[in-house]
Amino acid sequence: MQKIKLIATGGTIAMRKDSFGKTVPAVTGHDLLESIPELQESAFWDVEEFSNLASCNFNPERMLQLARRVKEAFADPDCMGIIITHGTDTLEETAYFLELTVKDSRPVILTASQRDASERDSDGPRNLHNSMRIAMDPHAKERGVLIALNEEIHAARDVRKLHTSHVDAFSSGEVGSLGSIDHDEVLWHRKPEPSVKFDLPEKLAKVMICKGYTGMDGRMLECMVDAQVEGIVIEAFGRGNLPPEVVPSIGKITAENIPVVITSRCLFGRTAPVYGYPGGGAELQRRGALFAGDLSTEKVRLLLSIALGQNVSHTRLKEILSRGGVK
Ligand SMILES: NC(=O)C[C@H](N)C(=O)O
Repeated sequence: MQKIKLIATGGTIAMRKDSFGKTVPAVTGHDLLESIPELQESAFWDVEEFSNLASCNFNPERMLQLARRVKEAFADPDCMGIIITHGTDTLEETAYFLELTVKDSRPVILTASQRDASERDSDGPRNLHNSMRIAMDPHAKERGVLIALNEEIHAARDVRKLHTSHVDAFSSGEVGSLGSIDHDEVLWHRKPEPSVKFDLPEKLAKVMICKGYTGMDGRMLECMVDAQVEGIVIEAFGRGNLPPEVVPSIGKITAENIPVVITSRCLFGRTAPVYGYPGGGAELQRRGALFAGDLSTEKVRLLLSIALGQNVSHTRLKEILSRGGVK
């Protein structure tokens, strides 16, 4: 029998309703497996109870611990693949952290559910079962870190949670999913662009996010500098534009060698310094801001946190971001 590692971290997939009808952590990784006899019969499972937390508790340090556990699990040549159960709220962040730091070609699959384990039609068991099918599929290798929910397989770089409660909450937007599950068959549509890879960091840099809004000025950014920030991601408008009042602060901050990276509050499309009016992307670029293509704000923040923690040069960082983190 093939060996699969299951790392349980928590999320709604591991929750039940309490006596007040509120959803709280209650189910272990072992419980999850035991609830689906077909899983136990199909593979040899090595289960690790990493945590039982809602995913709002995940931070980059915890993601790093998880990345270390993944590396250790892959030291076992018999391990076919790793399935990680996780909350959906921040799943795309943990998946992308692993995407940037796991170098093994074997599949790492993150799965979750939108309906807790006390719901009669919870999506958890099906998502876990599908993840096992992916882990056992010989074609799952070399596709980066995968997200499996709602019969779909997504790439860590591209996926976003778009709906707060529906089971089809995740989407890869314009580029689409990597594959799907049809009954017990795994169907692959494409291979993802490979991501830039980093060694497991010893240190993570403090990177903060600021969202652009009408009437904004630079005070929030300057507060971040006072809080010893090492990098800032600004989720700007459209192609990467901001109110002109923000521009002087961007110049001041980049002059202190603190990278400022522009992303977009639009869900799809790339940022680019195409507008030359005050506050336009071209002016932000002249003041030293970098652009990160179509990579989401949260993912740029993680990439920056890892890269700056390893003293990646400004030139290299600019190059990595200009390719949206693609190798
Ligand atoms: N569906 C979920 O898993 C959401 C939950 N609040 C979490 O992220 O932990």
